[in-house]
Amino acid sequence: MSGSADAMSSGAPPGLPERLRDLYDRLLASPRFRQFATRFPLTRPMARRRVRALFDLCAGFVYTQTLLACVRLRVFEILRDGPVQHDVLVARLGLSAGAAATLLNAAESLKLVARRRGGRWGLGALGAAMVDNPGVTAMVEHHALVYRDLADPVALLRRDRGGNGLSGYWPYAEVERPATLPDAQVAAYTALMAASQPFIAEEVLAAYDFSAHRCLLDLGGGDGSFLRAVAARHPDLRLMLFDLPAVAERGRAAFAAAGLAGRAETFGGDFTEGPMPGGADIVSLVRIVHDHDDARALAILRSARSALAPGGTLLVAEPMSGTPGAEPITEAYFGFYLLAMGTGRPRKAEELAALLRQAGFDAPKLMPTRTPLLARVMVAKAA
Ligand SMILES: C[S@@+](CC[C@H](N)C(=O)[O-])C[C@H]1O[C@@H](n2cnc3c(N)ncnc32)[C@H](O)[C@@H]1O
Repeated sequence: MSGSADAMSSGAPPGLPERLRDLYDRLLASPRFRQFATRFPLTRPMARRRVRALFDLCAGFVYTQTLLACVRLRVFEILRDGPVQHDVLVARLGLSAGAAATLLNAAESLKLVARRRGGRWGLGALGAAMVDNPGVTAMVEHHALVYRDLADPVALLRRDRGGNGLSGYWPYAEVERPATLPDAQVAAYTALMAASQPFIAEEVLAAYDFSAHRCLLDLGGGDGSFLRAVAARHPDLRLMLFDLPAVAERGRAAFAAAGLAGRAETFGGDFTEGPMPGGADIVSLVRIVHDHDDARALAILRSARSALAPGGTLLVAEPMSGTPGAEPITEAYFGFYLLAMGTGRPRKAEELAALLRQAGFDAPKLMPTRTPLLARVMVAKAA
């Protein structure tokens, strides 16, 4: 049970702050108070902010679909080399003048595009961040599938886990013997993970210095994108990749294509069962543990422990619940995403640390990360 749920069910009589909070909630729930708040000059700015925030909650899907339309119509690619005349842009979008105006006005309001002098359109601040960013572009497309699963959120909350579009997309979440999955069933998610990996690798490399290590074993390492990013910074580090056999095979081909075949070994298997390859002095689990319920997460961590000698290092990188400022990302986004996927949950750093200790690791420690919204980094030592 989460900490806040604990507090809610403690049965202790509410203190003064809690009673004031109740009063405030009752006021906000009163239509008369809300009308007063919008009329009274001192409360008006706050009332407006709240109306705007609530409207954004209602309209979020429309904002998302505006972005999807821009991605599908290649708006950011068209504008990447500089502003384009309105008529030229409309022609390249292949839309009627009216539809193009709807899209461009919407995209402008969301900072995806911006009006420039002389009747031209350029990139907006957020649109500029979409350029040469295949990870976000791939995620935007992927979300078409996510939102199909979320179309009836109450049904999703009520049903047994699994059996959705997303659990089919991540088949290891629901099949009994994931190690038998063929290439056709791992190709799409492996490509998505590779596309979105550069940002995560940057975060991990900024948070942790691998230079003291000889050999890094990446468990569930996909096609080896993370290992290749680390290898580029640490030319003497040996690399080992462990993933499901079909995924590991993709890794082997990618290492060969990158000229790293002599430095990287790949292993196919099931990381909940072992045996694990030996010889690494650091094991990484990047976007892995949160994908699994506690029993499987513990089995994976025990496998990681079995791959290390005492004193070896474990590095876990993933989004964590309770990250200040990231609550909607971890609780709402990852919470519902993993529910639809059928396994796992975002864990608080303390919950993850407790699992690590149970699996035979000491001194779990959160490393400071530059952008903790999407991934935080925890390291621990094999006991
Ligand atoms: C969410 S992806 C993360 C991939 C990679 N670490 C990254 O961050 O890009 C989870 C990975 O775990 C692998 N995986 C899932 N179940 C597994 C199992 N039982 N044994 C080995 N690998 C598994 C998947 O094939 C996939 O590559």
